[in-house]
Amino acid sequence: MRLDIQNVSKKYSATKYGLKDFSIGIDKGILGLLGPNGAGKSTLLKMIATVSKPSDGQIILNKNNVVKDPNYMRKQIGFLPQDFGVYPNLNAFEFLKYIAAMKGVGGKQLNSKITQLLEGLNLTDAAHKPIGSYSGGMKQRVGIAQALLNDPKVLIFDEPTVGLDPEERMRFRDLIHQLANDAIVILSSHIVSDIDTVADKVAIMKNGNLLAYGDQEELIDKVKGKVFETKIDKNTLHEFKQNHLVVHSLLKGKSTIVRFISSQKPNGALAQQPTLEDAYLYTTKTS
Ligand SMILES: Nc1ncnc2c1ncn2[C@@H]1O[C@H](COP(=O)(O)OP(=O)(O)OP(=O)(O)O)[C@@H](O)[C@H]1O
Repeated sequence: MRLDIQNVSKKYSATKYGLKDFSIGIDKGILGLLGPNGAGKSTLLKMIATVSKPSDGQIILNKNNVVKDPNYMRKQIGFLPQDFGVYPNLNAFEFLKYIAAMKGVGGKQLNSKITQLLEGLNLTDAAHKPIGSYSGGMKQRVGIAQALLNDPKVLIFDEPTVGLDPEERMRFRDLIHQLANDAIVILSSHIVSDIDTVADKVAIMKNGNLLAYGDQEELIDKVKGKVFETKIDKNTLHEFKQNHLVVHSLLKGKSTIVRFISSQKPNGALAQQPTLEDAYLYTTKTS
C-alpha cells in the first residue's frame, strides 16, 4: 500500500486556500495528522476520501490516479468524517446494514460482520435501540463501525476520539493497531495525546502547509536540549509567557511551575525530557 499526495492545493476562493502545494508519501501503518484549527486537516482528508476534488495536484494510490479514477479509492476506503451524521430512528444494526447496502457490501457474512463490529466497539447492548437515544461517544463509535464495514485498506478518521471516554479511547487504539497491520490508517487531531500513543508517523500541519513529517523520535529530536522547567512567582506568568514559549503551567501555592522551550538554558531552570507535545508546540509556534 502506498499513498502519494503530490503538490495538492485546494482553493476555496480567489484568496482562500485550504491546502497549498501539499506533498506527502504514506505507507502502511498509522499516520497521525496534527495541526491547530484551520490547518487544513479535514480539507486534505476529504480529498483523499474523494468527497472533494483538489484544485491542483494529484493523489495516487498504488500507482492509480484517484483524482481521475475515484472509484479505485472508493472500493477500498473507510472514512469517518468530522461531521458524521446518523439516522436517529434506525438502530445501530439497521444503520450499519443500510450503509453496507450503499457501499455494495453484502453476502452471507454481513450479519456476522456487523455483530463482530458492534462487539469490537462495545455497542452490543445498544445495537437494537434507536441511535437517537445514544450518547455522543456511542454515535461516534457507530461512525467508526461504518468506516470498517468493507475491510478497508485505507482508513481515514477525522478527529475520531471526540466524545470518547478514556476506556473507549484505549479500545479504539487497540482496534486501529490491529487494522494497521495491513492498511494505511490516517487519524487527525489537534490534541497531541490522541496521537502520540498510537501513531507510527506524525505529520504537523498549519495554514495548509506541511511543517514536519517523520517518526515521533525524529520530530522530538528537534527540541532535544531545549525543554526546561522552572518555578516562578504566579504573578509573573503573563510576562514570562511574553518572553518564552510556554508548553504548560501549573499553579502551586504562590508559585507557578512552567514547562517551556528555549534555545539556551536559563539560570535555575531544569532540563526536561522532550515529548511530542513540546515538538508540536515548537513546530507550530516558530513557523
Ligand atoms: N468549504 C469551505 N469554504 C471556504 N473555506 C473553507 C471551507 N472548508 C474549509 N475552509 C477553510 O480552509 C481552512 C482549512 O480548514 P480545515 O477544515 O481543512 O482545517 P482543519 O485543520 O480540519 O481544522 P479543524 O481542526 O478546525 O477541523 C480554514 O481556514 C477553513 O476556514
